[in-house]
Amino acid sequence: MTVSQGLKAATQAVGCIISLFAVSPKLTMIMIGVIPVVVVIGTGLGSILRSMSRDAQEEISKSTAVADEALGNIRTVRAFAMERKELELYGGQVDKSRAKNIRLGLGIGAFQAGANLFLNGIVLGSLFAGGYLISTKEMRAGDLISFLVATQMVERSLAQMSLLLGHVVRGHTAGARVFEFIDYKPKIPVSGGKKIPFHSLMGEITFSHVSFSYPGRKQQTVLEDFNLHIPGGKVVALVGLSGGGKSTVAFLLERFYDVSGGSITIDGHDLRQLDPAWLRGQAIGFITQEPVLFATTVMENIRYGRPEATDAEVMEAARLANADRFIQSFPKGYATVLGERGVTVSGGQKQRIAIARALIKNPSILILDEATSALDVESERLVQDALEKVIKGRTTLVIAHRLSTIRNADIIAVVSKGRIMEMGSHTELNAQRGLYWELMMKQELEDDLNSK
Ligand SMILES: Nc1ncnc2c1ncn2[C@@H]1O[C@H](COP(=O)(O)OP(=O)(O)OP(=O)(O)O)[C@@H](O)[C@H]1O
Repeated sequence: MTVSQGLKAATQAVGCIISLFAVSPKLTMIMIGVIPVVVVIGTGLGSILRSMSRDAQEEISKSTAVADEALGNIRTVRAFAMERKELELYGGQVDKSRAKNIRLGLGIGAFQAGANLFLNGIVLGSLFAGGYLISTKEMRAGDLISFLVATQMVERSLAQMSLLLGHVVRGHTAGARVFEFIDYKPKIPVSGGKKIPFHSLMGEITFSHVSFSYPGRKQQTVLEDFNLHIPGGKVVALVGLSGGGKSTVAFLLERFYDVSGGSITIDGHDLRQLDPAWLRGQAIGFITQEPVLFATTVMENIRYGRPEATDAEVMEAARLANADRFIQSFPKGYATVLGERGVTVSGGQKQRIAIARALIKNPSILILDEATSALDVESERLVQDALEKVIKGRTTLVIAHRLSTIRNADIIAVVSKGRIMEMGSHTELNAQRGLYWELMMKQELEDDLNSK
């Protein structure tokens, strides 16, 4: 049943009602008298059906989410032999969804049955009232027959419209969720604001009295009175115990979140005034611990960093990232299609493709979030070597667990409980025998134990 069919039915109903008036205004008035009652009952039932449809829709989304999560993390599911458990979870969710949909189907069925009963009641009522009007000579038998034929047309049209209502209820709730997302306004705009021209961008970053709590956990202050100055072109490393807030510093610089207090500036411009699309698309290259690749070719994965880049530029970025050689060794080279989430390449290869992807933007600022921590020694050396090449001439913020990789950083800042506790070069901090020195001792001990 389409909307145009619904409109046709409605026009037919209106036309027939006009004919009914022409045949017998009195009988038509009696019939129309019951309409307000029907409208009130119909509206009430419609809103009950809408809420049932919303419930059913929600259960369908939940079961899809369960399946999506299990399939998306299939290796973890397999590694823990959780297939049965996941199936049970999905089965349970599908059962709930089925129950809600059966309830909705019954509701819509009952509504349509009620509507039909009512419409048939109109025909019977017309016969009864018409019979009475004939007996009082207010109507002729022929008129009653024409009236009944027109009433049946109205009945059929209204029955079709009640079918359409069932579709409208389902479609409306499904569409409402889509429109909810379409109308959703991001707290941080996706684009708009100042851009610093490439040639005047020095990449000097200042965190000044920054405090921050994640929106989902407002009671926990992750950064408090955090101050950090990164001169243009220098390498600053953040080190410290897990959970200290190092990655949060990177997320704030990418403006995934806005600071709760204080400010972050790039070349003196507050981050909130800069165009986020320019900031993330051109100014900053972000290489995360677990880079995400897409199920497309290696070429397109690298080009993701700058869609207008030529094939030659992609290859040049790959060469700089120490990725060219292994890509060329694939039978289809740059045309090799990576599996979903890049599962068909090793961790180190994935990392180097991600470096090439960040590099192709030619960003003035680089953020490396523990980029080498998940790799073996050989891959780490290749990735480290690539990184050393690419950080030259760029302001770089390295978030590192392995202190050995950041010894040459211009400034090392030790972060603990959302604040910077110590800051200086490796030699200076080592001489201080404070937190950095303790971390280093701990790591050396761990490395010794691991090598035995
Ligand atoms: N999305 C989030 N919502 C709420 N709290 C979060 C969120 N992400 C991180 N946190 C909390 O913020 C604190 C700092 O986390 P962050 O990831 O910045 O630490 P980190 O120093 O980078 O740790 P690691 O070295 O383990 O990566 C932690 O206590 C963490 O639980």
